Amino acid sequence: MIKVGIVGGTGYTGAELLRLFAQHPQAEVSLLTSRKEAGQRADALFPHLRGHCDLSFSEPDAAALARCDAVFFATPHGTAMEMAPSLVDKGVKVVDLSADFRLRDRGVFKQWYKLDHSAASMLDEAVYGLPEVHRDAIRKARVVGNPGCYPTAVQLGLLPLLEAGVIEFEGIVADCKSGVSGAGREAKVGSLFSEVSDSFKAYGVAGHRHLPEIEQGLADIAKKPVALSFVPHLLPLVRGIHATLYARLTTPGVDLQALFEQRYASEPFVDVAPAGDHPETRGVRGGNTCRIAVHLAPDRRTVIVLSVIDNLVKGASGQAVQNFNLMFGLDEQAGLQALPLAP
Ligand SMILES: NC(=O)C1=CN([C@@H]2O[C@H](COP(=O)(O)OP(=O)(O)OC[C@H]3O[C@@H](n4cnc5c(N)ncnc54)[C@H](OP(=O)(O)O)[C@@H]3O)[C@@H](O)[C@H]2O)C=CC1
Ligand SMILES: CC(=O)N[C@@H](CCC(=O)OP(=O)(O)O)C(=O)O
Repeated sequence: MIKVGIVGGTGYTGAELLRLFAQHPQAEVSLLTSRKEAGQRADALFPHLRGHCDLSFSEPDAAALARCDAVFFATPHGTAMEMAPSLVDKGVKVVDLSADFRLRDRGVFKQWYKLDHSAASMLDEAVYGLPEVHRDAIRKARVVGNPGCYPTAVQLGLLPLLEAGVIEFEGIVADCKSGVSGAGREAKVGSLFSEVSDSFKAYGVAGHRHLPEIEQGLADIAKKPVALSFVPHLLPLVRGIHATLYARLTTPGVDLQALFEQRYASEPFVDVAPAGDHPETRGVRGGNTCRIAVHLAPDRRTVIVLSVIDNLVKGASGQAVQNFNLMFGLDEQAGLQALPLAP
């Protein structure tokens, strides 16, 4: 069995990694860290894991982590860049769920995350973990920067259009909504039930840190700069992201449904919905699927793409396991075959 360590085991993405690895045929979690809960059993904090995980949390310890084959960082931004380099030097493969290894430009990273990057050479070698775009590089990577949740939904929704060059590369609109687990498990007033329930609002209109990540990813796909407006909204849901994407068609008459179906025909985790469909967040809840529907607006010039994911699975921990499978030469779908939970 491949030995996995998780730094940040008490957060939502850490707990979701535990749930997914409990079903993984070739890997097991052997080390789980938390500073606040050190000594506590994981299944005491997360009873859904009882009978499937007998680990206790321990303090993050570099020597113990170095004995793992792979380490996942399910930690706030700024932690992985301090701890990952020495692990990678010792032969440990790293998947970072934070943004430390996503943005190639250190200046852009500093502008949005207010941190000086302390692992510049590791940043240069890190691979952006969107398998539908970078599968071959991920297979060879020692460190993967796992994408953010909104960037996953937006990039997968626009990928076939940009690759085929059938839309304008500016003026794209990404109108996105997320459930509250996207904000993490740390106590915050903005995540309280009474603040979020029975309400709906936009946030980050003046600028959200996922904008540069989305623009970098779309430019990699299009092979030229892509400009978009991105507005996130908070939904009174626990899990789920819904992205509604608008772009101007440059090639009238293109068969959009066929374009999406052909591009994603061999992708195990992207499902192109039937023509005219309106995918729901609950249709991907708990699964590693991104479900996409493509529509042409009545003006015949505006393409409208609907892209849904579970922010904790394809938007975070499921995609991280998918990347891990590729890095270790395993079946890409290992541990990820659970069906979504509906209703
Ligand atoms: N929630 C989501 O939908 C998504 C989250 N992400 C990203 O994944 C990462 C984890 O997110 P999430 O699980 O929501 O976060 P949480 O706030 O829920 O959990 C954070 C975890 O990190 C640990 N931690 C915090 N600081 C440190 C530190 N300095 N050293 C070691 N461990 C630390 C905490 O435990 P303790 O303090 O006890 O050590 C806790 O277990 C973040 O970077 C987030 O941006 C990415 C995509 C989607
Ligand atoms: C609802 C909510 O608050 N969502 C988070 C994004 C979660 C995510 O993907 O985070 P990272 O890129 O930071 O890893 C936010 O908007 O900040």
